[in-house]
Amino acid sequence: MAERKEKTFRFVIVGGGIAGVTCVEQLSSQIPSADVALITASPHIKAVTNYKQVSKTLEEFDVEERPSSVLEEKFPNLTVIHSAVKSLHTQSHALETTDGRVFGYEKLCICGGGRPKLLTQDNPYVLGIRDTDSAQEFQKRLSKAKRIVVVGNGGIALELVYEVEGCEVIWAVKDKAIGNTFFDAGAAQFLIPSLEADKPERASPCKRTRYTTKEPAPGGSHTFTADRNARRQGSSSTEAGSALGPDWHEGINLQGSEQGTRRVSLEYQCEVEKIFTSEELLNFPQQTLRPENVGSWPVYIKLTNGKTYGCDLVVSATGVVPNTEPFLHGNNFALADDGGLQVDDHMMTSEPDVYAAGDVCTACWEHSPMWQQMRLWTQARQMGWYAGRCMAAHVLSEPIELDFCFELFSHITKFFNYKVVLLGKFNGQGLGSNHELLVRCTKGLEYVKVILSGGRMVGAVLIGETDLEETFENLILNQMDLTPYGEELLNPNIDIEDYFD
Ligand SMILES: Cc1cc2nc3c(=O)[nH]c(=O)nc-3n(C[C@H](O)[C@H](O)[C@H](O)COP(=O)(O)OP(=O)(O)OC[C@H]3O[C@@H](n4cnc5c(N)ncnc54)[C@H](O)[C@@H]3O)c2cc1C
Ligand SMILES: NC(=O)c1ccc[n+]([C@@H]2O[C@H](COP(=O)([O-])OP(=O)(O)OC[C@H]3O[C@@H](n4cnc5c(N)ncnc54)[C@H](O)[C@@H]3O)[C@@H](O)[C@H]2O)c1
Repeated sequence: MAERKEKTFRFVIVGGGIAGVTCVEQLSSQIPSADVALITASPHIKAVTNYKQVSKTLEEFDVEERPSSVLEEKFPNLTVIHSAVKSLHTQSHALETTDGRVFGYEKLCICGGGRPKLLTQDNPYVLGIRDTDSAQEFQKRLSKAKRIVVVGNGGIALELVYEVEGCEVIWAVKDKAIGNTFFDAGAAQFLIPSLEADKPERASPCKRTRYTTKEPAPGGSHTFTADRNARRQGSSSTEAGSALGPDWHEGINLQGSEQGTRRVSLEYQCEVEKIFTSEELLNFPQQTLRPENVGSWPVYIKLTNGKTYGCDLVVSATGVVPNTEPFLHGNNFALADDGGLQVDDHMMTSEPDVYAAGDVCTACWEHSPMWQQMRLWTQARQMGWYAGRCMAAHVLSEPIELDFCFELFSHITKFFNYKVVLLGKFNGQGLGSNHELLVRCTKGLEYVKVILSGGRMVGAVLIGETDLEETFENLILNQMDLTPYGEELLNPNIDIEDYFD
């Protein structure tokens, strides 16, 4: 392998997603003379644009898919190799690509991302959404669909059930409330009415005339119905590549085959027992189908609550698994329980000179008490940036400390058209019973939850335009004893910013 090397680069980064590209940018700016190679399976790269540091740890940015030539023009010492890595030989510091070429490296950063953890791998009616290709395939199949089943209760499911129009959606969640990866049952209750409410107007026309709500069906189900008279028009992008991200659905027309109706039925506390075809259904005459399910659906899904639904498509929005396979054979990487490459506080894996960043890795250093890893854009960017700095510091023999961004977990996003800010241990993660909650909620306007431990703020969920994020971030970072303020902390008549100035 070593003697077949076409070229040896000082730095090689694998993956043209947000982690890989940020790592390349960081390295190329810090050591402009260094030979850097970016090996990526996707034809386009992801670029961070309009980056804005909102507060000490909160950040917002857009992400664009761009041709890799943009990056090469900016950094003359960068070579982009469009091929997938087939194997890695850490002993000889060499990588082989699927087109048979071998490249050497002095330092390597693996930023291969993740892939959907599908309910089943071999059923053509079960789809995951990860990149532009899979989103387009979903859009195509949805356009002919009358009913889909969405399984999962995280980011993708939350976005889909809100965005899909003109198609009945059955939403099966394992939990007692929606959105369990991002918030608690109280926040879920705050958001639920949005499923039955008017979606605000977008740049493209989307008019709704009338909405009706049905009461929850027995057996833990809830149905939300909406009628509308116009469909949203959208454009579709074309290239396949890395993970999608914020607002991915805005450029895509998520419209089913029935233009006038929208209905989301929630099935709580259930998992998938079995997925089968109409032919297989015939072999199960004992199968009890609700009347609306009888007919010729291409696929049927049986849930653990005993209900079986026929549908056109099942969306498996059940999380991601790190893309580690091509890198493992013959090497000795330590893997975390979630399958990610373990990295230390310098983003180094257990193999010498190999770093990793983004969805492919698992942060295994001793975390700050207010930080946890979630596979998100922001963390992919932060890890890629920090990995680049560590790689540069190591070759320059300079010291480097864990970056401040890993001090406090923070995430800004949007669900059901509400701004959502998550800070610290926003769900009381790892705190057991050793915490108390303060909640303020104004229906349709805002939901504010604060997590206190020993009288100090350790986390917060802010939904709506609360304007509290910076103050709460400071209170979490400075660990001020808030006991004297009691419930006044969330008194809407007190300008909390002035209070703590
Ligand atoms: C539908 C969807 C919506 C999302 N929405 C949000 C959101 O609103 N907010 C948020 O913070 N996060 C969101 N995320 C998560 C976010 O997109 C990811 O956490 C982030 O993009 C991960 O970046 P990454 O660079 O680690 O991996 P990826 O973006 O997956 O990039 C991996 C790169 O590695 C390349 N690659 C893989 N294997 C190889 C190989 N063997 N050889 C060469 N190249 C290889 C791929 O082609 C790709 O370029 C969303 C994810 C999805 C799927
Ligand atoms: N706005 C955002 O921040 C946003 C939006 C979309 C996606 N994302 C990110 O993209 C990635 C993929 O999104 P996702 O929604 O697939 O993952 P996720 O990790 O957010 O959620 C996965 C969900 O699937 C459930 N689940 C897992 N296995 C299951 C099973 N067998 N049966 C039923 N439910 C099961 C989990 O309980 C969880 O609710 C995640 O890293 C997510 O954080 C973020």
